[in-house]
Amino acid sequence: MKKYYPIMVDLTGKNCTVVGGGKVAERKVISLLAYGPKVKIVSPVLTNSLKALVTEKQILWVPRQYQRGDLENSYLVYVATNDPEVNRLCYEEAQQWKIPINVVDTPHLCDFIVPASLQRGDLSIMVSTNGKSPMLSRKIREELEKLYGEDYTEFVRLLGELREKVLDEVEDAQKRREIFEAVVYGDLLKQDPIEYKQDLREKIESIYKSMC
Ligand SMILES: C[C@@]1(CC(=O)O)c2cc3[nH]c(cc4nc(cc5[nH]c(cc(n2)[C@H]1CCC(=O)O)[C@@](C)(CC(=O)O)[C@@H]5CCC(=O)O)C(CC(=O)O)=C4CCC(=O)O)c(CCC(=O)O)c3CC(=O)O
Ligand SMILES: NC(=O)C1=CN([C@@H]2O[C@H](COP(=O)(O)OP(=O)(O)OC[C@H]3O[C@@H](n4cnc5c(N)ncnc54)[C@H](O)[C@@H]3O)[C@@H](O)[C@H]2O)C=CC1
Repeated sequence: MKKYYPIMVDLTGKNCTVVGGGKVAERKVISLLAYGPKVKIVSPVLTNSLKALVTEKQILWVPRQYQRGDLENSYLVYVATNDPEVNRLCYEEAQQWKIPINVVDTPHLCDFIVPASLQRGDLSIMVSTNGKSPMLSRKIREELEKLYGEDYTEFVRLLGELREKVLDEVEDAQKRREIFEAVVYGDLLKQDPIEYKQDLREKIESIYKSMC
């Protein structure tokens, strides 16, 4: 059984190629677009949503069947056709160029898989079952969405600000650790949501000041 190493990749401006233009390709393209790559899609037919993205110039469309060479210069490749032979040919080409590839319905032809994920600003939470049950990944992601609400966006932003300040102002590494611990483990979000919104920053600052 393969084991996948969890990693976060910067796709900004990188060429990502998607072969196939159905529902699954659509889901993959939409999740890719949130991360700023250049997306090229090779498929004779596209879903309406994918067509709209082409019209808006968010993705580039090569309106024909896959041909050898289509994957050249790609940073990542997704293959989501309904034709196993095309999937195999794409995998061969990706191997030749040493490009990581994900063939959506063929786990043994995947160099990478994509976890279910949720974003709260700079906080990312991912779930994977190593391909055993994408549906379970989805369910756990939904549960985590309830546990880690939108309030975490602001909390993580403020923690980022605090960290810069503390790294700048506090020389002692042990002291820095104690400050971060007090704020992160302080359950500051467990209080009434309306109230904390008004003074989350103040609460963090007062913990910091009380420790200096
Ligand atoms: C290996 C992996 C490769 C990859 O795609 O990266 C893979 C493979 C396959 N998925 C299949 C089916 C479904 N996939 C989903 C949903 C998601 N699938 C995703 C990831 C992954 N899917 C990777 C492993 C993730 C892990 O480790 O857990 C998510 C997390 C992310 C995303 O796709 O963006 C996204 C949830 C996003 C969210 O909601 O948060 C649903 C449910 C639904 O539609 O909501 C179904 C139908 C129910 C079911 O079958 O379980 C099939 C069978 C196809 C067939 O029946 O022919 C295969 C192929 C196989 O397993 O053989
Ligand atoms: N990994 C996952 O999460 C899931 C994977 N699947 C699998 O993914 C595959 C795709 O699913 P759907 O998008 O629903 O299929 P679909 O039938 O809607 O789309 C297939 C697409 O591939 C294109 N295509 C066919 N031959 C091609 C070629 N030679 N070159 C380029 N494009 C070509 C078609 O024009 C069409 O746009 C299926 O095999 C399905 O079993 C299905 C559900 C979930």
